[in-house]
Amino acid sequence: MIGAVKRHFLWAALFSALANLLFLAPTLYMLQIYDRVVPTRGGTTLAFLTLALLLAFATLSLLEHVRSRILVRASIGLDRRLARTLIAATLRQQAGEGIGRTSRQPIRECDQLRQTLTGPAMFALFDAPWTPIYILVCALIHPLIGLMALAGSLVLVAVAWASDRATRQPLLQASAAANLSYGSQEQTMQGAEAVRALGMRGAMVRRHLAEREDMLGWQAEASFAAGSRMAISRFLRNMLQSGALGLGALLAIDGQISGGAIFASSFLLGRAVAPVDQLVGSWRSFVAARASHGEIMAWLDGATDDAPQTSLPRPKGRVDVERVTVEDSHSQRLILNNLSFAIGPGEMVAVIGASGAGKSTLARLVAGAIACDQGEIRIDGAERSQWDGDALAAHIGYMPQQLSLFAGSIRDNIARFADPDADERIDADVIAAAQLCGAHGMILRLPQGYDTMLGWGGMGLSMGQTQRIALARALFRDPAVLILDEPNAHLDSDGEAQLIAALASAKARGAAIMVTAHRTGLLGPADRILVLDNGRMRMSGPRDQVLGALARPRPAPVAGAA
Ligand SMILES: Nc1ncnc2c1ncn2[C@@H]1O[C@H](COP(=O)(O)OP(=O)(O)OP(=O)(O)O)[C@@H](O)[C@H]1O
Repeated sequence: MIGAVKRHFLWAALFSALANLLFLAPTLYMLQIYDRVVPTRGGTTLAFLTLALLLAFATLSLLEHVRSRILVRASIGLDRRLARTLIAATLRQQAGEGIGRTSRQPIRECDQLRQTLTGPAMFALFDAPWTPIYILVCALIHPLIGLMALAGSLVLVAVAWASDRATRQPLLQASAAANLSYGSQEQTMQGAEAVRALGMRGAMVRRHLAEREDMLGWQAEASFAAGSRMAISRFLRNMLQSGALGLGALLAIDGQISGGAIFASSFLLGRAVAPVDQLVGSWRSFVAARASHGEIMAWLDGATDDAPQTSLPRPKGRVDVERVTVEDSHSQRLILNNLSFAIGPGEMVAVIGASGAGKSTLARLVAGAIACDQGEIRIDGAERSQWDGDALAAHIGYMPQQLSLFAGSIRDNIARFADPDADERIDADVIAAAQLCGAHGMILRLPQGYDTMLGWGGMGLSMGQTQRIALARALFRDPAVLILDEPNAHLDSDGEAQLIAALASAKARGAAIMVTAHRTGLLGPADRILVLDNGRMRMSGPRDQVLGALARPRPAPVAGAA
């Protein structure tokens, strides 16, 4: 993707080359004044030389302006290419990551990389190849001055190298500490109400201060290391420039160079070492950009490819779960252990079990929110990987336990944020889904009805209202597979009755339904019940048989009807 904006960088490099040529203009001007204008008292020559210098400076400013515009364009182009891939890959990968992986923010890394690639640090890099040329010009004035420029540049490169060594580790630590600190604060902000009500404000402030302390400590260490190297670099540069004057004066006294060449050599030497000095100054951003580049590459390597897949026909609604196992990657504990069962079209399976038995994990897995570590899930006979992820998701209605509505209108939330301009049936389908689960009347009673805007995280509704909207979203466009995780958790008796009616209607049209439940009210329309215990299938069979077995004091296992 960086290759795609290569053209911009080539142009910027070309403009840098032209600009660096023009930087020779003041030197030539100075040489001409000392060696030609002053001895001959040539006023007209001076006027023409000044005019030429003016033109050179104007062109230089123009080139620098265009160069920075090109880099801004490259930055925008890079963002257009990279951001889409990264955001899509983030969402896809986090869904497929399974249990226990922390979320990372590759888009932040992308911003860091983009800013460095197109910021002032790059100008220093473009100017760096001109250092040898300026050294050569110094050597042409006098070999000793060339030698001084060469030695000075080498010492400055050594300082840059030392700066890299000294700052790399603290900068990486500072960046990790900053990610942790910002992420942790975001999490606290999401629970700000509970923090206030439970009197945890002081404790949370203490916690975030400690995290910031860690971040600031690493940043300070990096800044101290970089700062001292920068001071050494500046000192050397100043000394070199003045040293060149002194050396030039000695050579002029000896009659080896002209008076004008004294100042020209000092100026040229300054130009020769300037990019090295700038690189030392902007080393921090290079180190950060290199770390970001590594992160992004590692991240994209792990992301699955979007290879075009054969479109499969709309599923009829058969789900086969075959020997699936899900493991907590931190503790290696099995959360789901070798589960197999099937749901046919028009069949409803209820999954019950104690808290922590693995019901939600199973629902997330079947819905495609997470991936399994072993086993397979087939929809209409095709393994998940054979389906195009988004195409399959359109045929799955999933209501997670954490209801996850998003900022936007109720209509957009139910329509899963489909583009209304690209699809004119959206409104009718949204209303049909809401009517199916009895949410239509409730939505109409809201101030702006379907256009009521929800806040960040879907704020602005009661839990029961939120659950009804999430249910309508799951039912949007009659999906062939319905996975509902405790869909009655926040419903009143009226809402539960409407939910049962919606389930009956989905069954009647042939959807495969899986519902997890704590409350027995939902078990009525279930054909079969699976009982989970600590990630294993403890019992499975027709509803009444399982309920009967559970009601007996010492339940005997029921033959699996999967
Ligand atoms: N993101 C996660 N990372 C690690 N472990 C997890 C994660 N989510 C769930 N677990 C573990 O998986 C087990 C099953 O959790 P799950 O939420 O599936 O249970 P559940 O049966 O739905 O419980 P409940 O009825 O309380 O909702 C729990 O022991 C939990 O600790």
